[in-house]
Amino acid sequence: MAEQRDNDLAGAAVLFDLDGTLVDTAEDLAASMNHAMQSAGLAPVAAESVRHLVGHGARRMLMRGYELSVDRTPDDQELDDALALFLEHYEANIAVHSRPFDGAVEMIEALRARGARMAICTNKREAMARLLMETLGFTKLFETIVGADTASAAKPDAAPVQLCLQRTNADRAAFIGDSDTDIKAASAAGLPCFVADFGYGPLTLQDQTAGIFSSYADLSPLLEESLRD
Ligand SMILES: O=C(O)COP(=O)(O)O
Ligand SMILES: [Mg+2]
Repeated sequence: MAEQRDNDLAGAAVLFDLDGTLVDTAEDLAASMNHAMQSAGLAPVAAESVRHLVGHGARRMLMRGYELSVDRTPDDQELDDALALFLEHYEANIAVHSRPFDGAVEMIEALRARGARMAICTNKREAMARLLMETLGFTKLFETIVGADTASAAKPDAAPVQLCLQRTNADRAAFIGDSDTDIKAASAAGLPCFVADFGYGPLTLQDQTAGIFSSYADLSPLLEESLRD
């Protein structure tokens, strides 16, 4: 009986968005973005505003940071320079404040113990996502880490989601995210999407989710229900 329960989630996969869903990264992202902006002589952007700029990769985040700070769109050269400064700083300071949201690791360990496989599906560059997971000691919990530059396209395209499904060898799966980008990517790949209300958003497609959750303790039973075959 215990053995059956041990493996009742074999063949199931759970795909996690990273920033704003699994790990609260906003403060470290803001510090590195502001390092890049201040190096260019620009006013910093408040960390609280940076939360809402995350989810489409570092280049988009920096472009929107510029727009907030100087009210104009940077040209390609400015953006390339800012991106290089951002990446250098972020690589050296990737987990100064970044920590997993409460209960996330406990839920993942419990699901793994029952045979489910975990994947990261993020719009961070794969190398940065790997570095963050490695620094936090989480790499061993995940079968695969798929970034914005891993598959043929980034979320909201279905391609990174499908690659996670392939790599986890899943026959059923659910996506856990924090934004419309995640909801669109999951839905394009035919997966139910559960969305954290404590993430970075934007979140306007609530009606297209399998559920909105406020804590991992609340998500657990909903997720198990959806993964049961
Ligand atoms: O925009 C990013 O850098 C990544 O964001 P995501 O992990 O929420 O996809
Ligand atoms: Mg996110």
